[in-house]
Amino acid sequence: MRSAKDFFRPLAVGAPAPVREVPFRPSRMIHFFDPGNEKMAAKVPSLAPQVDVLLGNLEDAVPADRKEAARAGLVKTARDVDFGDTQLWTRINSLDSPWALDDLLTLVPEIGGKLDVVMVPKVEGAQDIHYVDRLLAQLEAKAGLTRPILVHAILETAAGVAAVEEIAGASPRMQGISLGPADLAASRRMKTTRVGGGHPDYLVRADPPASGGGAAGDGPRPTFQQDLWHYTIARMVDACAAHGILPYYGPFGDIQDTTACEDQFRNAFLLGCVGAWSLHPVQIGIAKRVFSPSPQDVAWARRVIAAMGDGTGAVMIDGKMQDDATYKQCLVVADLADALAARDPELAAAYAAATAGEEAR
Ligand SMILES: CC(=O)SCCNC(=O)CCNC(=O)[C@H](O)C(C)(C)COP(=O)(O)OP(=O)(O)OC[C@H]1O[C@@H](n2cnc3c(N)ncnc32)[C@H](O)[C@@H]1OP(=O)(O)O
Ligand SMILES: CC(=O)C(=O)O
Ligand SMILES: [Mg+2]
Repeated sequence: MRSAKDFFRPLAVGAPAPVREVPFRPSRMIHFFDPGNEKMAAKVPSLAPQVDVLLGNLEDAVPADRKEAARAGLVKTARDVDFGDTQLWTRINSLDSPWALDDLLTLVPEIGGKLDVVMVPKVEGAQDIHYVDRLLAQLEAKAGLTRPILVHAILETAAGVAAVEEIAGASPRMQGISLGPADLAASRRMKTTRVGGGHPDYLVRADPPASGGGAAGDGPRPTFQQDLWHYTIARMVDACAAHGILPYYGPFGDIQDTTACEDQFRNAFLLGCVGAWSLHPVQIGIAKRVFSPSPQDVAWARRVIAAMGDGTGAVMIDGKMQDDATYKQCLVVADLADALAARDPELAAAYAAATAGEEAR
């Protein structure tokens, strides 16, 4: 393990200085596209202003015989498209594949100046991040880059979940972690065949109604579906928050079930995630809606902050006690709203209108 004194030292002579804090840039949706798929790549210029992050995917979902085409397509897209404020990320192939090394050896010199984040799949421990960290530093130095490329890990192996805290803190490059429910299910030998979301058989059942003598009767016993992902998401959120990096829910594979997608995204948002992946254009609007706090919540948060003055003590607002802790929760909501409003004029107007309404009450 590196000494704390060396943690922020560049890992190659001439590499850019690592960031001391992960910059918070809105990333409500990480929109996946296959850069080797001409139809999808053609949509990137019109998608760029609609999404917070565009991700050129090189790993799973790209056929083995199209890996090189996808890599070349990403280089072309990065060069040709004006992304404005939208971030450009890539998901490289997994480190045990024959393509990962060439992915980095090609992308950093060719388009390193345009790449914000490299997503690394199937991360099993800090050693995987250390490998990518050193390699990126060498390549950045060689390419003369002045800004470090950040790293995002996918949590999709049982070993990775067991090591999530050390992964989150493995390098100052760590930007965030996404849940990868499909590979994680396989790695854990879960008996599911879906990409994220719930399962109707994962449930609890109410006790049997008591019969007259107190023994169990025969009446109906309602069941309640449980969340398969609660434990992992909560653990990932804690690891990320403890290390000052950002947690994300990953993909929701049932593209047509927009209702369940929205529910899954909202649970992740409430638990602390800042965004999710969009695999299809229909999921972009869902993520934008879910990962932006509602105007009502923002107006309320701003009201509490105003009433709390320096943030200490206790006050009553509409019958609810507010104190230092609720003040901090409200700051989370209000700060997020400010960051999103700076990028999204429609949202800024909705927040301003709701806040004016709350103040007029
Ligand atoms: C477990 C994991 O690793 S998840 C991450 C890996 N998976 C992915 O990245 C999948 C990305 N998404 C996709 O490949 C596609 O959306 C699919 C295969 C799921 C569905 O694709 P299609 O069957 O073409 O969907 P559909 O017909 O509804 O598409 C409508 C249009 O949107 C386009 N489109 C679909 N997905 C995307 C996308 N992610 N980005 C941009 N455009 C897209 C299609 O090309 C099509 O264009 P057209 O109207 O010009 O023909
Ligand atoms: C996200 C991902 O790669 C997975 O679920 O396997
Ligand atoms: Mg995966």
